[in-house]
Amino acid sequence: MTENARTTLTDRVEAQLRKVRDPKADLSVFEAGFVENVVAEDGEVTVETDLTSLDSDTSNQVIEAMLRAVDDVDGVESVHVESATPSSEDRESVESFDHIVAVASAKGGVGKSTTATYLACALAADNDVALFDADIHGPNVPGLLDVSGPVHSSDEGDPLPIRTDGMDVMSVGLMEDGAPLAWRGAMAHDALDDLFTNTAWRNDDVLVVDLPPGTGDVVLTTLQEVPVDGVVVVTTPFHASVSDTSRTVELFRDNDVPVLGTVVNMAEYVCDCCGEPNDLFEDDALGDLDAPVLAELPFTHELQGTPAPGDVPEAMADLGDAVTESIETAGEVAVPDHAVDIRGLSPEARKDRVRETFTELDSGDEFVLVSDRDPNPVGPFLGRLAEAPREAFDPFEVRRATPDDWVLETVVP
Ligand SMILES: Nc1ncnc2c1ncn2[C@@H]1O[C@H](COP(=O)(O)OP(=O)(O)OP(=O)(O)O)[C@@H](O)[C@H]1O
Repeated sequence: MTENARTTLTDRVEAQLRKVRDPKADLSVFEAGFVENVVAEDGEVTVETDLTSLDSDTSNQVIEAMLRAVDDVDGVESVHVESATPSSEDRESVESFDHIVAVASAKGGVGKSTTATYLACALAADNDVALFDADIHGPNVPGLLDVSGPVHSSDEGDPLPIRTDGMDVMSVGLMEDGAPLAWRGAMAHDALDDLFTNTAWRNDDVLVVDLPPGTGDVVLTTLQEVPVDGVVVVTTPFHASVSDTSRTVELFRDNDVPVLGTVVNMAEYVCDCCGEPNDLFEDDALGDLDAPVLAELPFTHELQGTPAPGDVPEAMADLGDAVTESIETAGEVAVPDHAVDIRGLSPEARKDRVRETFTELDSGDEFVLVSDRDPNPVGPFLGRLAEAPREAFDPFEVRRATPDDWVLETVVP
């Protein structure tokens, strides 16, 4: 066969393949990035694909459609679809996200996974969003989004998320088939940590994390290991749920985890027959919440469906806007005018700046320091400057205002 005839066969095969669509998005298999290469020689065609972002049913569907399309091409004697294993090189790690928002709850069953999934889909309207389901006790995200495994690994052995409408999703639930016991007991945290740290993401604007319910070790260590912008805590308006939520909010703050706000779920029920809204719980216990209410969501069948990235009911779109606004303001540290700001300075310049300001102050004056590192070690230095033991500084309060900013407030002894 001549070179020209070979090129023509490749062209004809590619033209037919272009008619095969991604069943989950209105894209050709080329636009969806499923076709890596087409080799057509002497009537034998090999289509090299990367279908790792698809669940197995969808992937089989696409392969079948490709085989049928190429089989019909004039001059094709045999056709073969091969899967290429992608590299993690063009993927991102968890540190690459601009923002990480975790969704937590004091107890199970209040709608945490529903909120996390719809929130990720709401944020996906304007951002490149990924969703990580860390709920080892009830990984519901795959069911909510109607995605399934198996999870493939890259050439480097890193787990590759499942992709749905441009959003990457990884869940302990997608891994369960292979290793159900790994998610229980002492091994759970290590296994979760591995998955969290090694997943090779394609998205890099916002990562939404669905945490396990409660404030156990897995929750706290996960929140401390990655620079989360903050946690959204989901509650129902029932007084016991609200008081558990208040304690959870307090615990997060005590552990330097910023709280963006709360979502009050199942706040009311709108009657299907008359359209009348009814409160589901009689007590108005929200006054006990020491955190802004980002959204009050109704109990509605609409929120029991399968959300699509970028296309959510209005109440969830509003929640997405409230979370975006909260992330932006959480990044701003409220610094009093007289504070010493040593962020971004060299170690020597940091010391000089602290010394200059501190030695100007008198006993009883307030000293406020803003730093991009934990300022606790500054204590002994201040002690030397004040010629007083560190214990003489009362109060000596350090808080992590954002993942990258700490504020120290103390008084000169
Ligand atoms: N606002 C709502 N309207 C209607 N149904 C809801 C709403 N929120 C949650 N649900 C339903 O309540 C059930 C529990 O929700 P979900 O799984 O999100 O809770 P959860 O807090 O994540 O629970 P767990 O921690 O046990 O996994 C689901 O069947 C969900 O569809």
